Amino acid sequence: MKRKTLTQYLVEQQRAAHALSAEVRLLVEIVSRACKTISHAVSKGALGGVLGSLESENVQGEVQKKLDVMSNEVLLEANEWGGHLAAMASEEMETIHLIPNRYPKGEFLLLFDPLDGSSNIDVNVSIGTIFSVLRAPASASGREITEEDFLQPGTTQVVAGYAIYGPQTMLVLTIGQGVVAFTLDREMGSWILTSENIRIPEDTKEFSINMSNMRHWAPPVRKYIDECLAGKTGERGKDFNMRWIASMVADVHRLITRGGIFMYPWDSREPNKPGKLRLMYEANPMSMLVEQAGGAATDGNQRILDIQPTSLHQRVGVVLGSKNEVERVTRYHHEAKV
Ligand SMILES: O=P(O)(O)OC[C@H]1O[C@](O)(COP(=O)(O)O)[C@@H](O)[C@@H]1O
Ligand SMILES: [Mg+2]
Ligand SMILES: [Mg+2]
Repeated sequence: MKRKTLTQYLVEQQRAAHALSAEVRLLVEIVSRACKTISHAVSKGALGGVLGSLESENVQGEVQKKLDVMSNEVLLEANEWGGHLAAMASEEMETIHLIPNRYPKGEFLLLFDPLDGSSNIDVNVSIGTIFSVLRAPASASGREITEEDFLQPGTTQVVAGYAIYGPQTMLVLTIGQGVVAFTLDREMGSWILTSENIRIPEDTKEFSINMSNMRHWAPPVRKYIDECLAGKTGERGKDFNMRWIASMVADVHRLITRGGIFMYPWDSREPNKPGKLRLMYEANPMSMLVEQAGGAATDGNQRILDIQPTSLHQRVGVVLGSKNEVERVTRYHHEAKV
């Protein structure tokens, strides 16, 4: 089999009728190179002195792990001088990072969760990096980018992807033309295309949710999971399996590979927060990938990609994966309202 690298894939897309621009191609190459660097650091573990926590907290009040901060710096540095970026936003930074002297060339905005699944870093379980690219709005032309320029619904994303640092390091990507996956060939240092036209089965027998929060869930979520747990003799007439890795990247990668439903819904622990996961850095990129692979993604009530963000670090409930299951959960939410 002839091996195709990420660069070859991107060049092909650039030449194809739907034409990926040279600027976006360069941006994806730079981000993927940064992910390679993060992957190397992750794989060294204690030998590289990358495990453990720092004394700092991020803007969301979460204790930062060394790798959260290191990965953030790798992505910032990699993108500072290359590409056509105007600004970046990260889960780990309070406000946006402007690219100096970029105007008027900077046409794009990069968003990332530099290290997803922080609680799994020190226990050697799969973690990842999630990213997406937006176009700087035309109204920003001639002035400095502001936080408001990032507040665009997920439907406007130009690129979304993640790198997963697991038994293999992989890059899963969409440029709006379906979903493809690359595996890192460590000897060659190249991303090799290993899956094309990825499709998520519409039905599944596997759900993914943190069951320890059960007593805090809203009734529609409780109803859905109760029915799954009832198995063959219950309403659904089939047995379900459960998985919860607690790294969104790893849980989503599983359902992108073999189907499934992933949920981190609103719950009553902090009733004023719409959810735990972040719209801009986690939910939007993952929703674009899932939809591009034929799945669905809602916050329980509405399509995630249609949500108009009101703040950079906004949280959201997340229900995504196999289409028929996501539609069922969403229907239960709608029925509970009437
Ligand atoms: O520990 P919990 O509450 O089950 O939460 C797990 C979820 O939190 C996250 O780790 C949040 O992401 P970060 O590690 O980037 O903060 C998700 O990846 C995961 O799905
Ligand atoms: Mg995360
Ligand atoms: Mg993170």
